[in-house]
Amino acid sequence: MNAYHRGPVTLRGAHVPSTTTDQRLLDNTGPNDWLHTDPWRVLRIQAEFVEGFGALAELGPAVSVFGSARLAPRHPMYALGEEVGERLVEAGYAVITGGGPGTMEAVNKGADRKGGTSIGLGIELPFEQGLNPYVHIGVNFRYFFIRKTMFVKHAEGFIVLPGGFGTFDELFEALTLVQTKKVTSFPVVLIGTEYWQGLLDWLRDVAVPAGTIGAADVDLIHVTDDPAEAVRIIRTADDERHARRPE
Ligand SMILES: C/C(=C\CNc1ncnc2c1ncn2[C@@H]1O[C@H](COP(=O)(O)O)[C@@H](O)[C@H]1O)CO
Repeated sequence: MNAYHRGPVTLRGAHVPSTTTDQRLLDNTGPNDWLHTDPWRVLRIQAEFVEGFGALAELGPAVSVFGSARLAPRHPMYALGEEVGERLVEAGYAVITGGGPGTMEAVNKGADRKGGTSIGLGIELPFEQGLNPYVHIGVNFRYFFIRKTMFVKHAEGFIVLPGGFGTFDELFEALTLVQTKKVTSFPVVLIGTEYWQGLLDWLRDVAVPAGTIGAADVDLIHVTDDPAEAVRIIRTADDERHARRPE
């Protein structure tokens, strides 16, 4: 059976296209469905990685902060988020958030107030509200998985304020990467003992005895109510990492 080669892909029989790639490229009539096919998406994905890496290439040490998109400025967690942003800048870090409203905005606002670098990695959502006004460098992503790579690539640690599904996803992504040693062991610090205690209890009392996580895995998570302590945990781990690194 004759084979048709399209780059690394070999096609035979009914899968051989009736038109050539050049023909389809040069034809300016007909449907534009090809724009929405997976191979074309790969180029968009590549482009998004290139844009993201490029925008953050000059960034110094940074900390990624996750937290609810829904908590309004009058909520006590908003003030705590502002303090997290301020203290990170005072400790010499740029802050990276999802660039949205709620506690993300609070963290960017605190960083902006202290004259630090405030990054927002936005995501295209049906109910998107755009980047908050305290973001200095903003990148809007189509794909969650590319955006997640950026949160991790430039971070010396993660701080997690109370949040919902989006925050849980980001928290567990960070923990999985640390637990599986896909990244250097960066600290993961939760802020809000009352909010997070139930989850920590469940991990210790249900997941560890069930054998689905190890007891040591729970120790990957720090929890505090004090933004200063959260930043201190990250600073200490950062200093230790640098001390171990050969000059
Ligand atoms: C829900 C509303 C706006 C959503 N806009 C977002 N913009 C940027 N990043 C977002 C947004 N929503 C979720 N995220 C990411 O997930 C985390 C927060 O999600 P949660 O479910 O609210 O915990 C956050 O860290 C972002 O990275 C308007 O109310």
